[in-house]
Amino acid sequence: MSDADERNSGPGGRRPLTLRGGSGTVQQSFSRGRSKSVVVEKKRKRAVSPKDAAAQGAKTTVPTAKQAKESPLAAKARELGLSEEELISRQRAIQRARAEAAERAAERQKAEEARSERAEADKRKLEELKKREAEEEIRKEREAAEAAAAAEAAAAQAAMAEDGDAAPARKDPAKAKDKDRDRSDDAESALEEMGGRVKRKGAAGPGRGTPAVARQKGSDRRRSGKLTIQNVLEGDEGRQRSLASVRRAREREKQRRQQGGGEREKITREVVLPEAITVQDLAARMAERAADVVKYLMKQGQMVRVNDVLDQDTAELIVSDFGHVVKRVSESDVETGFIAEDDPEDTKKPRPPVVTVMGHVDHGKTSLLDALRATDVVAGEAGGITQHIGAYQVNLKSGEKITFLDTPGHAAFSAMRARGAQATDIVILVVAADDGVMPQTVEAIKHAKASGAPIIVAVNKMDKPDANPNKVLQDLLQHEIVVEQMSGDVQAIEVSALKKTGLDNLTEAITLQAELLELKANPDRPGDGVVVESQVEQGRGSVATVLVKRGTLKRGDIVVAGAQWGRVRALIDERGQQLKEIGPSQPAEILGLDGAPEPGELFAVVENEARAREIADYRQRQKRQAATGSGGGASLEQMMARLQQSEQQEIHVVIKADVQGSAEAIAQSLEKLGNEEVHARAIHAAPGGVNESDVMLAKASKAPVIAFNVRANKQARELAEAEGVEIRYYSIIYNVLDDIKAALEGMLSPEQRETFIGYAEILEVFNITKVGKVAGCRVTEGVVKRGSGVRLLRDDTVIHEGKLKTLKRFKDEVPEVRAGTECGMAFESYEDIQKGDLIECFEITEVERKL
Ligand SMILES: Nc1nc2c(ncn2[C@@H]2O[C@H](COP(=O)(O)OP(=O)(O)OP(=O)(O)O)[C@@H](O)[C@H]2O)c(=O)[nH]1
Repeated sequence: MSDADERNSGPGGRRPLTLRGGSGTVQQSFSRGRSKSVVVEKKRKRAVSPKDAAAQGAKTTVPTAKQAKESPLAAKARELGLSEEELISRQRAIQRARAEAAERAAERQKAEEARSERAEADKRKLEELKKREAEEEIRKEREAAEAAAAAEAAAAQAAMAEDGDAAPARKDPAKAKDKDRDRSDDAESALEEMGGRVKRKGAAGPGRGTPAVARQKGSDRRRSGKLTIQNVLEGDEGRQRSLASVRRAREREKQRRQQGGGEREKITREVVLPEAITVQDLAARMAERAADVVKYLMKQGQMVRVNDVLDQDTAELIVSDFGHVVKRVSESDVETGFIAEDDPEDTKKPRPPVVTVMGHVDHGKTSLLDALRATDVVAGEAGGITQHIGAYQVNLKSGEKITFLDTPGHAAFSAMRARGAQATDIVILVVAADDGVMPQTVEAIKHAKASGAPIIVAVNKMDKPDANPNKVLQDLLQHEIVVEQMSGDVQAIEVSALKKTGLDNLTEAITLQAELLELKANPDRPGDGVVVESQVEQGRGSVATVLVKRGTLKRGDIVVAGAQWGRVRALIDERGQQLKEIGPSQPAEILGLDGAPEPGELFAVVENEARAREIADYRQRQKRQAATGSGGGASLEQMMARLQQSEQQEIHVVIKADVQGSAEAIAQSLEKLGNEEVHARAIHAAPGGVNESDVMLAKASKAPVIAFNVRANKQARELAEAEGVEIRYYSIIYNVLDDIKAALEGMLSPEQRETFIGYAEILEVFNITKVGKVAGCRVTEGVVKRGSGVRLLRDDTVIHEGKLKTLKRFKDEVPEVRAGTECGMAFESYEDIQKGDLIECFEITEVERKL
């Protein structure tokens, strides 16, 4: 303090103290922001010290009494640059602070004393405790010794007297453990008695007791409760377990409890097993640790990782060995309930009929469909350009509706039927009045009859002068189509698609037929139906035209269509109008699927994305399996076995085309290319550009990618380059077929053709040492060549076929011997030759085969 003052007073005498600057901020004794008061304290000291007062008195006796009374304070105030009142209040504050500090110090002192007393008491108690424990220990040892002795006596093994000593010694470790536990328990209770905090969780070790000891030892330390190395070392000698040892003990106890508890509370679960499951998934389903499953399999000699897939049998074994119950499910179970059961009759409401137009080429199917489209009474109002989406609905004047499937030709019809989609209710058979029943008309009749859909005959081109409807009806009789005019039940309507006549009669006939069929569906349920057409369009993604058969399909619904799924982003009709929902028999384009489903595949609304993904994944797997023709089992062994079994060789190709139709057409044509030895198979045929997944599929199947009127995107191109997958671009279907055909021909094993070159007769047989039997022959016909194939004929029967070892003229090896010349011949590893045998000589030539 004085130092500070001296520093404050400059060399040139005392400067008045100011509040600014560091002069008064002596913080050692009055910390926490009371620095200013320290400056003032010095002045106050001077003022109150008797010595100073005397000096001051001596100095100030000269002035008046009033001055003398005022001067000390006033002078100081002046010196400090403060008013007298300020100085007084400051001095008071200082006094107060001092008093408080003194009080706090006293309190601290008291607290310290109390603490040390407590620590002392703790120590005493612990010592008592120790003493008790020591006694207990001695007692136990004594007891153990007695017990051992008793046991010995009972066994009457006096000779083994040393065992009596050894017994307690043997028991020691166990006992020591018990002792430790007892000791720690005792310590805990004692501490609790003392109001100490004892954590009961796990095995409480003596380490918990140390804080008490530490407190007693380091009474001057504020953090004496903390366990330090020193504390532990200096602490109670009898309880020197390290923190780590306590932790270990606790961990052991925890494990013991877990294991014991686990066994006791073993819950048997019903584990659902699909056809294939990963180790991790299996462990999760059993609520076991994956590591345990891996360990189990290791013991069985199988090295697996958690992500490895197990088959159902292996998984079942594991599940039962782990004590759970197996419930096998087939993968196809995911599809259960995908297409819901039939609705109760009372929920169904009438729905418009779905009509397909079929007939011979150029009989006017397209023209008729266009003409019917034009009859729509609301089409004009709505405006918009109609687009081909594969299906459209016509609103009749009567208010009724008819849905037409705009995919003329029975190929599309049968393709749909082949996929189990009976979308058509009524078939319109178009027959040109001037042409009559033609081969494709007959085919169409067969398809229609097979589907069970009633037929309505539309006798078209009635405007033509040479139209002869009666002939048409007569011809139809031969194919068991008996029209109403001939007392049958099939309606026949005369129309002209060109002149648009008879169309009303036709639509009327359709509605009449529909009424007879009593077409009904429940509109108040999630929608399902059939995919009519699909393709991937630039900028729109995959677009599928669907026809709802039951329920209502809304925008935002999650649908699964074939192996594709997605949330319906938009519903668009053929006039390009956005719809919010579509009901039974209503077609619309849907956007939002993750791929193009195949025409004829069923679609349905599912409750959530997870379910949609599950079904779609399953179906994609199925497709892939069907495409690769494997019944599962991808191991090398199984593959080799398959290869050995099958003599047929296959070329796999991945086909991507601009539209589904082309993809299918190429795929079908390819399949027709092969023969019994080689053939080609499209493992994937879909519309859309070539993407990475196509390349990967091609890579996996060692197949080239055929890109028909489509291109590969950049990533796919790069991947194909990196993986060595060939992408072939085509725009003419015949070129695709030619190339594949050439490749197949290349795979055909060349034909081996045999050409006879000569005969030789054996005149004599010589037995030559080291060489064996040699035939002395004369070439009777053609030429005999070394290295060519030979047959040995005896009485016109082939008794051996092989090669010549030697061909000699006198003593020289010669390449060939001509007719009329004698020579020596020996067979390769064949000796049974006789005089009079004939040797036939031939050459094999390989000829490339064609398909
Ligand atoms: N005169 C006359 N010609 C018609 C009529 N209907 C269609 N045509 C003509 O017949 C030809 C074939 O008609 P499309 O509608 O293309 O026949 P299609 O059955 O769809 O033919 P494909 O699609 O090749 O199977 C066209 O030139 C039409 O103009 C009709 O009612 N009267």
